[in-house]
Amino acid sequence: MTVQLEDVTVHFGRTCALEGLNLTVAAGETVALLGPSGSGKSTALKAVAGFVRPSRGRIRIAGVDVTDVPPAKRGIGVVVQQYALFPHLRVADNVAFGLRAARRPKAEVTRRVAEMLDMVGMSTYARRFPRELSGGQQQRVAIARALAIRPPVLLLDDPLAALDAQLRADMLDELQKLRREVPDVAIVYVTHDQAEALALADRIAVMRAARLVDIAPSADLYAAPPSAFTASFLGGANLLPVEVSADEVRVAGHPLAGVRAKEGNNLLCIRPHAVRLGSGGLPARLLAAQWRGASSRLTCAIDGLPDVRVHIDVPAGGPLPEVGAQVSMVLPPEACSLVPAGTR
Ligand SMILES: Nc1ncnc2c1ncn2[C@@H]1O[C@H](COP(=O)(O)OP(=O)(O)OP(=O)(O)O)[C@@H](O)[C@H]1O
Repeated sequence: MTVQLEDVTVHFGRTCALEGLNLTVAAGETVALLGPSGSGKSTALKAVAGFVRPSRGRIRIAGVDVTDVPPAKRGIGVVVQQYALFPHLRVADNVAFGLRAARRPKAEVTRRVAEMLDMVGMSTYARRFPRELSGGQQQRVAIARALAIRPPVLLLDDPLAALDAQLRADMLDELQKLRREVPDVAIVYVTHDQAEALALADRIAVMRAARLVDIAPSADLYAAPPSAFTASFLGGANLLPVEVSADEVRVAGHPLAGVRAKEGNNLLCIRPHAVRLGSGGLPARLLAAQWRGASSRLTCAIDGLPDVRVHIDVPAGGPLPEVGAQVSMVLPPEACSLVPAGTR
């Protein structure tokens, strides 16, 4: 079932937390709301859940206007950052909660709870209390609880934020699996972590300062970001000032063969892993090199652009130039895109 936000605006006193958000999430689709802290992601999610009232705009679920419907009557599954399980209820009773509130028959509740616990791999923990579980286990139970009522819409508010890195990676695998098991659910996934957004979302909505900046299928947004903000927030792109004439793009005076000029777009966007050191490139100096295990992150400055830092990720193992050495930096044209300046 589709979720639609139309011009949704939320104020907290004099703070505008969300400004005119238009967003549609289709049944079976996962849309990640990605953005820095305070950009309005959680507020958007709370507006859909019914926890905050928009000062303007409408919210529809399956075409029905729910803007004035209380949260419990929207039939939405919600998982928040801090597990929020009922501490006095055992795992099975936490999962059963929504079903019992909806007065489902006892046999159905028992069956559904078993199905849900099985789906999140928590069947053997049914009799435990939340305090007897790890953070990741609690979050799995929270997801089972949210999905038990078969909601058409699942809202996940930074559900992995409280977990350590290893557990986060494991849970990310599980969330991918879960998506396949509930193919008709519309999922809104709030995160400040670009890796989570890329791993899970069909489309990513990038937010900044209460507004939606860009929205597109994840791969498109990564490959050809429409704005400098999205380029750097999603995937940490290098942004180099370029001179653009009718048929040529130049960096520090050097023409870049194969990069097509776009009027008004005078920042060149290229990912750190796409830049290469090789002959015939732009003259630059290596300023720093950090070994990161599987790769090294090099920081360079192009001659003539002393204030711009260019990051290059090179696979570990190969020889590296000395810090301070003159290098030649190759920007493969197929990895370059141009974005407008002033959208950083
Ligand atoms: N209950 C509230 N009362 C007053 N201001 C609020 C309230 N909730 C959020 N805000 C403000 O609204 C803005 C957006 O907050 P929101 O929580 O939506 O951001 P976010 O992008 O989800 O951030 P984070 O990633 O840190 O959770 C912020 O400036 C925040 O301080």
